[in-house]
Amino acid sequence: MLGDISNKAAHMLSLPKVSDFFTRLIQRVAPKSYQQALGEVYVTQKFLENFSGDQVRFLARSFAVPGNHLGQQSHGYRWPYGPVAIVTPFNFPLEIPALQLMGALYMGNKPILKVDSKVSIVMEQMIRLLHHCGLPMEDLDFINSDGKTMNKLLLEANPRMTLFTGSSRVADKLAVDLKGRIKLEDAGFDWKILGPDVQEVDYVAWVCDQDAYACSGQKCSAQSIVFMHENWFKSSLISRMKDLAAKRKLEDLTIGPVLTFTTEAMLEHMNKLLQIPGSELLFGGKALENHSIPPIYGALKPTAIYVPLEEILKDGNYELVTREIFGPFQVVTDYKDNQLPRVLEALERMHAHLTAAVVSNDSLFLQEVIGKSVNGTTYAGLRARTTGAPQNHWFGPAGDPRGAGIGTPEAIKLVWSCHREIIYDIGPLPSHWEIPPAT
Ligand SMILES: NC(=O)c1ccc[n+]([C@@H]2O[C@H](COP(=O)([O-])OP(=O)(O)OC[C@H]3O[C@@H](n4cnc5c(N)ncnc54)[C@H](O)[C@@H]3O)[C@@H](O)[C@H]2O)c1
Repeated sequence: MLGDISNKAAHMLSLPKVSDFFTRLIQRVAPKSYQQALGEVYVTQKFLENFSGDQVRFLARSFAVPGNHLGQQSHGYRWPYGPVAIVTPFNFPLEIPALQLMGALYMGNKPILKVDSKVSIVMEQMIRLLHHCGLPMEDLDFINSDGKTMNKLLLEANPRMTLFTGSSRVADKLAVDLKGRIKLEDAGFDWKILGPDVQEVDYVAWVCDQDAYACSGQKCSAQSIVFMHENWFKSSLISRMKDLAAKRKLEDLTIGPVLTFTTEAMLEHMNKLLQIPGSELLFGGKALENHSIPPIYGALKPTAIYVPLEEILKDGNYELVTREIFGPFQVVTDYKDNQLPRVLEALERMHAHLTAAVVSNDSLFLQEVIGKSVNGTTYAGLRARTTGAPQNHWFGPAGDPRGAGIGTPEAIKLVWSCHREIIYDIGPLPSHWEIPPAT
């Protein structure tokens, strides 16, 4: 049934009229460009295509292992949790809740879904579409509430598993409140390392710009810090990044409102960074002008701050420099060949290991960095990026037993089912069996 529903829903989302409707609806509540909003609709459509037909059934594929004697065999199953909850943030109003919701259903659970109330109209419409495609009304619950109310609901309803996507602050609170029955997709302070081999400067500058500033930096996978090998630092990369950032404009929302930081808070953070010896403003650092964005939101030009590597690593500075600013803001630093261990030390000390990019085609360099880091979604190679969570690869943190994933069969199985083993042992007993001595 869910394969059929996914098939129909994917087809509907492929109709230009429907995909345009959802794209515009996303834009009404989450400040991003048409292209970025369309990306969410596209990923959701492809995901539904992937789980059409019998693919839902195959997700729950079991296995059998022969036992010790005739009639004995163990069967390993992916088993549902039953009543589960999904809590999702404002920045991806369609993609995150739709993919997690379908994953929960595919594995046989009954989910209650709560999307950030600023943007929940998008999922409300998507659920209507799923009902239209045949999803029974009673298969999921949908609630609109603030975080506090949801917290209370979770404590009272006691779901067997909760998938939380959002800030680390709330994630850590819920992990305690729910006694660990939770999986998390939380904050990202995502890094990019540019290796010694400088090539395709225009392309790498463009990827840096998209990674740091698309959706005004409000992606959990946004590039928060770039470590540039001195060869890149001496190239024209930064000036090209500056040129690209300057092309972003409010009219088409290639830069726009920041929902969880005020302009003042971002400028204050910037000024604190600028007090670190040797740091400097590379570009941006000013409020957007000529707009009507209410002051409870942020409006900042795409900003990059240089901070020297040795300063980043100092105890007094490290936490400040690696704080996730959910806006168009990044830190840039440089390193020499002999400082690579110091760069790796900086990565190791980060608490959220979500996405990462190692931009190099030098295999030995890639191996060194990948072997000594842990981020769950790591792109490696000249075209590496930090953002981009298509349905065709795993997206999620690593190095944390609570870490969840989204998108792929592995993610769905890990998050939405547990392992159960049934050992069939039906006999017969060997003929002439006698009670042996006690052991
Ligand atoms: N790892 C990922 O896949 C991923 C994806 C998107 C966003 N994020 C992270 O999300 C953050 C931005 O989103 P946000 O500001 O909406 O996050 P948030 O933590 O403030 O809110 C996330 C959701 O939790 C709800 N909530 C808040 N307090 C709650 C509580 N006590 N109990 C239950 N629910 C509660 C909110 O209403 C919202 O629906 C960033 O840190 C970003 O990195 C992570």
